[in-house]
Amino acid sequence: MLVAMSGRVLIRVGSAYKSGCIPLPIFSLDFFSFTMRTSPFVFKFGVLIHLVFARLVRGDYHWPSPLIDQLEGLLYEGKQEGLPDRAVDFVAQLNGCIPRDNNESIAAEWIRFAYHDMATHNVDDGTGGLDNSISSELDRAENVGGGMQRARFDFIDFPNKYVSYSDVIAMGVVLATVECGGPIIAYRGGRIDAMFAGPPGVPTPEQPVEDFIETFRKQGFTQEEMIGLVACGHTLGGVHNPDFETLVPPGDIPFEDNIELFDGTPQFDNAIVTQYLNGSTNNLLVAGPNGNETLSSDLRVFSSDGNVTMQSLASPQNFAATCATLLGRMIDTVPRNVTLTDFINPLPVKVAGVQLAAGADGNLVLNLTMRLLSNTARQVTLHWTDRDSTVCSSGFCSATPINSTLIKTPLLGALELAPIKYTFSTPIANTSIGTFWFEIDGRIENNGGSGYAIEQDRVLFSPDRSSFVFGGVQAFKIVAAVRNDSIPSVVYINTYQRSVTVVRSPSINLTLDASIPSAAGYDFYSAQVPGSDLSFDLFAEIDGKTYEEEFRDTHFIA
Ligand code: HEM
Repeated sequence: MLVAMSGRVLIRVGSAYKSGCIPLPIFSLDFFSFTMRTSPFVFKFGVLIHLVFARLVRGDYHWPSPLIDQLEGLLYEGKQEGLPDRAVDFVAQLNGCIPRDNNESIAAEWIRFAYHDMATHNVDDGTGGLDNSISSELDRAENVGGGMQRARFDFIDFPNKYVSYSDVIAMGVVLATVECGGPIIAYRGGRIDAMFAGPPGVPTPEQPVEDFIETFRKQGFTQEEMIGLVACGHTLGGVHNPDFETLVPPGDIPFEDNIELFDGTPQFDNAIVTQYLNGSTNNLLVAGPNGNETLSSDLRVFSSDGNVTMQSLASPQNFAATCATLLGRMIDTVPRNVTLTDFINPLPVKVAGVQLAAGADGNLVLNLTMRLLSNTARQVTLHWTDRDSTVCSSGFCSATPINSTLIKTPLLGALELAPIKYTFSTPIANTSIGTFWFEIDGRIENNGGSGYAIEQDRVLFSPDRSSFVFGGVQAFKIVAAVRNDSIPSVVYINTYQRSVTVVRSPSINLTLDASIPSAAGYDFYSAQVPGSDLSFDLFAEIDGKTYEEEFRDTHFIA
C-alpha cells in the first residue's frame, strides 16, 4: 500500500509516503527494507549501497523525510515500526544505565565508541568525523578494549537504507547520556558512513599534553573544550584489565574484564570533577598504582590550564550544560561534505503502521497508530473519504481508537513528555479509502490541509493468510490480495534473503489461489518462496499499470 502525503506533518508508513506538493520518489519507511535491497548483488554489510541511498534520500526529501521519521521513532520511542530486533536491542541494552557486576557499562562503551569514531576528524581539510570509519579501524591499538569490539558487533545487521550506522552511533551518545541521568543532547540525523578507515587520531594515555592539545585542535576542539570533553566522557565507565594490566589487576569474574570506574559512580554526574578537585579521586588516569603517572592522561589534561576549567565544571549545572554542548558538537563532527538535518524534536503528530488489509470476515480493515504529543488524554476520532473521492457515501467513515497507550522512555521523561499512542483498527466500507485525517478535541489535524492519502489499494500483502512452510527447505507461502474488479496480467514479488549478506533472488510469480476464498472485494494470489528471513516488494500489473507494495517482510507473518 502506498500512502501519499503533503504538508509538513510527519507521517509514516507500512510501505511508503510521498509528498503531494513536491514530486518525490516513493520511499518505504520499513526498517526491514534494509540497506542493500536494490542490488542484485551480494554486499557484505551493505556499506556501498547504504552510502548511495543515503545520498539519494537526502536532498530529494523535504522534512519530514523517512530518515527523520525513522530516527525520531528510535530516539523518542526506542522503536519504530518494522525495526529489526537489533535496533530495539540497541536501545534496550543501555538498560537504564545499570552497570554489570564487573562495572561494565554499555552506556560508557557507546560514548567511547563514538569518540573514537569522531577522532579521525581533521578540521584543517574537513575530512573524517563521526562516519562509522571506526568499523574499519578496530584492529588499531588505539581502539583496543573498552567494549569497542562488542559495540561494533552490536551494529551488524542494523541499518536500513535511510539510517546510517553513524546516525545510530551518534544516537547511542544521546541515549546513553540521558539514561545515566545526564543532560539532553540535541540530536540531528543525516550522517553518511565512510567506506574506508580514516587516519589514526585517538589519543593514548602515555602521550604528553602537547600531543593531546594538538590532537583535539585537529578534531575541532580548543584546550578548554578538550578538558570538558574528557571530563564528560570519563564520567562513565573506567579502565579495564586486561587492556591496562599495569593499572588494573585481573578480576575474579571468569571471562569478564575487571573494570575500575573513573569516579566510582555509574551515573553521568560531575563526581569525575569534584573528586579530582578535592583529591579523593581513584581515577587511574589521574594517578596510577604507587603514584605512577606514565598513564596519567586525565591528570595532564585536567590540569593543563591550572585547573581553571575543572573548577568551572564543579558546578553540576555548568557540567551538565557543558557536556550537552560538547558531546553534541562531538556527534555533529562530520566530514565537510555531509549536511546534517535540523535537530530532530518529537513530532507533534506521528502516524505509523498504516496497513490496509482484506479482513477474514470480508471487511476491508484499516490499521494505523497515531502518536500525539500530549500528556493529557484527548478525544480522538479518525475520519476518511471513499477511494478516489472527497466524500463518504456510506455516511460511516469515522472511528474511535481501539486503545491508547502512554509512551514513556528515558529521553521523553527527561523532556517531561508522555505522548499518547492511539491505535485504530477499523472496518472500511467496500468504497475503500482515499484520504484520512483526525479530529482531536474537535480540532482537525489533517497533515497541513491535504490529509493522509492512501495511494493505491489494488495489491496488498496479506500477512494473515501467509504462513511459514514447515518441513523440507525453509520457505514461506506468501499471499497477496488483489482487488477483483479487474484482472492482473501478472502478480509477482522480488525477494531479498537477509543474513549477514543480502541476496536478491529472481522475481517469483504469484498465481490465483483457489484455496483462499475471496474476501472484501479481493482475490488471493500466492507462491511458495524459499528462504528463512525475507523482505520483498510486491507488484501487480493491471490494465498496463504497475501497482506496488514496497518493502514487505516475512517478519509480519505470525
Ligand atoms: C586525552 C584524551 C583521552 C585519553 C588519553 C583517553 C584514554 C582512555 C583510556 C586509557 C580508557 C580506558 C580504556 C580501557 O581500559 O580499555 C578510556 C576509557 C574511556 N574513555 Fe577515554 N580518553 C580520552 C578522551 C575521551 C573522550 C573525549 C571521551 C568521550 C567524550 C572518552 C570516553 C571514554 C569512556 C566512556 C571510557 C570508558 C569505557 C568503558 O568503561 O568501557 N575518552 N579512555
